[in-house]
Amino acid sequence: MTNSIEIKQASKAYQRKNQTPVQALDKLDLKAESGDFIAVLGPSGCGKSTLMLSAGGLLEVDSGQVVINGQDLSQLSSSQKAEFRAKNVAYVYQEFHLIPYLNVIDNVRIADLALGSGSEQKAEEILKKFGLAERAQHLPSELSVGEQQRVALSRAIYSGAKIILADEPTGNLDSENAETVLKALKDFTEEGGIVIMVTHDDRAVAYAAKKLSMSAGQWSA
Ligand SMILES: Nc1ncnc2c1ncn2[C@@H]1O[C@H](COP(=O)(O)OP(=O)(O)OP(=O)(O)O)[C@@H](O)[C@H]1O
Repeated sequence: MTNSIEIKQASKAYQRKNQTPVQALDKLDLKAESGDFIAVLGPSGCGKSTLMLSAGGLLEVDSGQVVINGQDLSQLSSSQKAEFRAKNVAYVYQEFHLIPYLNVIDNVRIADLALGSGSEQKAEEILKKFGLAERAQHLPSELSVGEQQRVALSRAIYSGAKIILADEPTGNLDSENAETVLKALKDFTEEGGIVIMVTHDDRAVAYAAKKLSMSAGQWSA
């Protein structure tokens, strides 16, 4: 199955008290399909985080559409959207967002844990691929920064989502760990996934096949 995400003419403004609204997205279009590895670049405040949150349906756009694998997110109720997002989109952040009191393997299969379902074996296989087999029972606080990001990536891959939205995924990593994470993201796209990555990191930009620059909520040259 091919995967796709399409953002059509998306606009989003933030209204601050007694101030003129900030237009974070201004009729922005973006189209990505299986195999695409896209880096989104741009100065602080240009709307990159707003784009990522909107792309995953965590934030509603004021106008325009976000269509993932043919599904217009605005047509879903909030619970349907949460379910759809869990199946189709995974986030990887600069700060990892691991749950501190769960061990590594439970962090990886967190989405299934509450349901009492999921496969420990599948989680173990992914951890092994990232060189974390020996760390499965450790808490995040017992891991290095690079290992924590590999756990976050394992969680994204375990989820089965074919779209990864990554926000500065290498921001805290040394070159060896950055390389591991970027290679894994590239492999993910080569296996039919889509990666949209916000980054200021030249190492990460070099990995992306497509680079898009943003300025004031729009694409710039
Ligand atoms: N909740 C909010 N309320 C008001 N204004 C906001 C809110 N979130 C973001 N903004 C404003 O919208 C604009 C775009 O913000 P956004 O976080 O998307 O930019 P960014 O490119 O991700 O920035 P950075 O690189 O610094 O993270 C900025 O001017 C920001 O101040």
